[in-house]
Amino acid sequence: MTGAGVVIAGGPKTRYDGKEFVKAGFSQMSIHINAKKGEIADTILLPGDPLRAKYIAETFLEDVVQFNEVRNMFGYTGTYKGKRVSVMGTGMGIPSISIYITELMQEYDVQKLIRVGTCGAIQKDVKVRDVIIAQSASTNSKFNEITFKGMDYAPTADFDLLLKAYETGREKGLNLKVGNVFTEDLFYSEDSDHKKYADYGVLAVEMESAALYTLAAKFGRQALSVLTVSDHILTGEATSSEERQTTFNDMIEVALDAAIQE
Ligand SMILES: O=P(O)(O)O[C@H]1O[C@H](CO)[C@@H](O)[C@H]1O
Ligand SMILES: O=c1cc[nH]c(=O)[nH]1
Repeated sequence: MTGAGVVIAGGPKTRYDGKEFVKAGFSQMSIHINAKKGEIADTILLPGDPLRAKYIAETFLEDVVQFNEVRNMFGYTGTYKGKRVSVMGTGMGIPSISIYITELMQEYDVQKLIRVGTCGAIQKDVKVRDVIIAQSASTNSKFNEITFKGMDYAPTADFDLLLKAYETGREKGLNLKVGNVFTEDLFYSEDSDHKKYADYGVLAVEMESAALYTLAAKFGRQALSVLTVSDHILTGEATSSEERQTTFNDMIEVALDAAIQE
């Protein structure tokens, strides 16, 4: 754990005391992220939950500096195996992740974006605790429809990142699945589209990857989603919080090891 070594970016370097980070009070470059240029690495991990970002920074990174606390969407930069990496929460759903990744790419020139999220399985042969690499992301969101004026678009992962993540996961002996995921707008829905998508081979549902892939393509950047199956929509099985931690660690290591490869 490197938590005791976390400092705030900008202003006086205030150490994290295990309870809270002191506000730095510097001028910000973008509306939702108050980091200065250069404080965010070229490569960033993006969990939905900002507390997962804090966990990743404290558990996996060294020499950590916090660069964002606006709206409690915590962001940190540190090193992993000697390479500079950032991690930041995105919030839940396409509207939230779209804001953060647009600012990360447009204002901070981030080049590699790897979502590390949870998902619900919709195929029998996908098990709780499996790690899924999202090769593509279908969606019922209007995001691509609006962007492409009613025409269709196939949001796709960066192949180079995908291959690195796949090889890393296989070397670690993980039960990896690679395929299409469904990025949905409604977590709670009376009339879900899951069966239709499952019939067409989609592995699991989550709420951000389609926008991540589309926006990364727009900016000419590399993007990938690595997801842990936290629950099974067909069987109702769900992971315990302890199990989640272990499988999250597998997913995070796959993402970090893929991210730092040249
Ligand atoms: O665990 P995260 O990364 O937040 O991802 C999944 O969990 C949230 C729903 O509970 C949505 O954001 C969904 O995509
Ligand atoms: O978006 C999500 C994430 C996990 N499980 C679900 O059912 N949906």
